[in-house]
Amino acid sequence: MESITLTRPDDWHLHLRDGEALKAVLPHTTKQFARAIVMPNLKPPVRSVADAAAYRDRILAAIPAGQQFEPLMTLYLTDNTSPEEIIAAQAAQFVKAVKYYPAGATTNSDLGVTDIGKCDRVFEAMQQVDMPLLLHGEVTDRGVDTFDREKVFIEQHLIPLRQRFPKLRIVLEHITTAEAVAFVLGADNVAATITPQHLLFNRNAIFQGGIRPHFYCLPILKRETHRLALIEAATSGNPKFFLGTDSAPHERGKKEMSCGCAGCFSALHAMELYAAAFESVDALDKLEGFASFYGPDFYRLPRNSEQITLKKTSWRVPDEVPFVGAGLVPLGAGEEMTWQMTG
Ligand SMILES: NC(=O)N[C@@H](CC(=O)O)C(=O)O
Ligand SMILES: [Zn+2]
Ligand SMILES: [Zn+2]
Repeated sequence: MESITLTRPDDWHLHLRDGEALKAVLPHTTKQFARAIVMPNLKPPVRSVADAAAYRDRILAAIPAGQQFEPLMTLYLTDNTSPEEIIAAQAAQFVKAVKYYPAGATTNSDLGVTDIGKCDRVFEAMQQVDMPLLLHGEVTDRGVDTFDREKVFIEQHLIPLRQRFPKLRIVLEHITTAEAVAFVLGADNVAATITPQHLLFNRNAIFQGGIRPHFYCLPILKRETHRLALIEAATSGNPKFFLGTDSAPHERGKKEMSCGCAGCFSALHAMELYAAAFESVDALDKLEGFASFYGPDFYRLPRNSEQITLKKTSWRVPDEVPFVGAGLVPLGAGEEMTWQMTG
């Protein structure tokens, strides 16, 4: 195949940051995607409808001239989030989901939830108004191996949560394991996003010839069997699995240090990366459902009507793109890509 044309996709898990960083990364996303679910883990986090309205205005102001883009906002759940805030969020229309971070699990999660049992009144309200819950699904216990944190979260927290709130719509974000795939397949009202890095790389990528911080994200890359389970899920045509890049920009200096930040930046070439992953198992015909249909269907939003085209062209991922401070290293910097989005 020399080119593929798809309904314009959306990104159902994206970090846009704020201020100068927002201005630097947003144009990459607006080139590829019509909409994105915007993560609320700013400093301080987006905790209220008022915070989300203000952040949304800053995003809208940063959209490049001539581009169409709709930010879909989320609220950051804390121990103190009230059911009233959920009702207000539902009424506000532009808030599409509530995000659960276990306190300390990932970037800017310090104000996340310390005990999931504390949130039942909020989950009750969410179930009632049909507001989706987005999960960073990892436990934070020091005693649990980093590579097992998603699996243990499913066993200890997600299965009981599902039983307490069977109608609550849940997205298990950035899934990384065969166990997560199996859970999602077996649970009603649960979907999952899958990132390009978890489809393309296994954990060897972090250690190839030395330590490679630009492959470090959370949940961490897993072994090859898990990558294969994710590829199978993403390319299965099952609407429970859809695109969420988790593009998470951190300036080079904050990645390349003794205690570097977690996150891969993929907004630059997200669709090219997904096309490579789908092509690797001869499943390009399944890309449109994953990238453009199942996300809006889950969120009960209309599918996009415009189209994009990817052409078979060889190009090299730049070593760096402009950002705040010392620039930003894209996922797979320096590597050759075989697809390119042309419009
Ligand atoms: N995925 C990451 O490794 N990092 C994300 C946070 C997150 O999605 O967990 C970030 O905001 O940097
Ligand atoms: Zn996360
Ligand atoms: Zn994320």
